Amino acid sequence: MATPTLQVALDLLEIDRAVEIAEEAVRGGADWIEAGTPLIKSEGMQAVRTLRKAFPGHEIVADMKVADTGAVEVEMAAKSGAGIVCILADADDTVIAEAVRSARKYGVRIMADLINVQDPVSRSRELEALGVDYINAHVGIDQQMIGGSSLDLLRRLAGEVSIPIAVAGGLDAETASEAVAAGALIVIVGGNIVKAADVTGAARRVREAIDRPEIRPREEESPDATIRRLLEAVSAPNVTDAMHRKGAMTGIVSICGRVKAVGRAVTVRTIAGDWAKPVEAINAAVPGDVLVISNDGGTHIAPWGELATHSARNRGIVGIVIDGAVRDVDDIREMGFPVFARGTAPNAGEPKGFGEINTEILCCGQEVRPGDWIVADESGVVVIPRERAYEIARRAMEVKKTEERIREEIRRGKTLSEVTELLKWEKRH
Ligand SMILES: O=C([C@H](O)CO)[C@H](O)[C@H](O)COP(=O)(O)O
Repeated sequence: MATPTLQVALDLLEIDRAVEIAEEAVRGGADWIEAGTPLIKSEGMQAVRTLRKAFPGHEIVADMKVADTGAVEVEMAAKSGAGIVCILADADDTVIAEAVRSARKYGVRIMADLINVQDPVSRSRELEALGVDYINAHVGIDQQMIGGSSLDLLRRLAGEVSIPIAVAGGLDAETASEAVAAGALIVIVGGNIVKAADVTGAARRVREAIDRPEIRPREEESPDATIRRLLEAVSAPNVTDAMHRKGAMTGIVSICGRVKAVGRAVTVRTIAGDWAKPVEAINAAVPGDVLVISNDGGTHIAPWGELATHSARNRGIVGIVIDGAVRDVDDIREMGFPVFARGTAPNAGEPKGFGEINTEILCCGQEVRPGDWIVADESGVVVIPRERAYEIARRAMEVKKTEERIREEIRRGKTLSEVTELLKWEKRH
């Protein structure tokens, strides 16, 4: 079997960082270096020229995602030093044919990217007939966030074309190994190498995995378990970043300091000082839930205290969020239980029974529906609409990964504005 090629996709915005990361990836065993689409859009063909110069012994791939004017764009990439140019498989046949003619003229190869192609098998056969050199079984980053799998796409192509197949889309060492076992000759990895603090180590793990391809049995995980696992690994700030700064409650703090709660919301609406519905809601919850209580924002009288916390914990509830006050703070702190509230007050009210359980509520400025996901930590409380929970959990994880590399570059001596080229990216009006 031919040795698989490892292509590192430099999906970054800054060429200097890209070169540094590519050097580390090459040390870990990357063969081909891809100027990723975001890098090309940010830096233009200069990105390809710089990579060509910095890595004379390596193939440079220009991920142009060509959609029109196939000949011109291939010529640009070829003259800048790319040996392989990526085009969109979904582009019209006239574009593909022109791209192929241009590639032959300038001595480069064409990789067709199957992103968003409706019938990948028949399109791949057509692309082969049009003279494309490689097919890329690619599921894009946004599609990955809602569960798209490049391995599934790759498996559909097995045996359907005779040109080499590349695979890309969220691969890590484990899935890259499976991809080679499923027939991929080129393995393209972006985020799981370039966002790592230790890029060389991450590339080496993928290299070793693809050199010993195997299909490992994977344990099935329910969608809820996946969402919980991902959300438990990220912070409330990671989640709001993933939601374009939406979802955060205002004016609420952690009563117990460094605690975290992740779970589906059981909602309660009551009036200030009426603790009947909040306490009854404990029985409506299942283990892993978070009680979210709207209390008309009353902070002078507490609908929640130590006995309720004790009872909630026994029930398996993992957190309490109150748009109002809490009491018995010393006892709750001793329990170390995640309670988030607007404030504290010593007096309780009466169990009058006003309000409802599991209806839509407003809590600290955010709409919360039963079953929405809550992520609460020392930075605050964020609500994730239940229908987007998987996507947001995946995106929050990407935010966390991106920060890992930035943190590492700061540790090495750059300032945050240098790493992110802040001045260059200030909004122009
Ligand atoms: O082509 C890519 C994407 O469309 C952004 O330009 C990526 O390079 C490709 O998906 C590989 O990156 P990961 O999915 O992060 O491994």
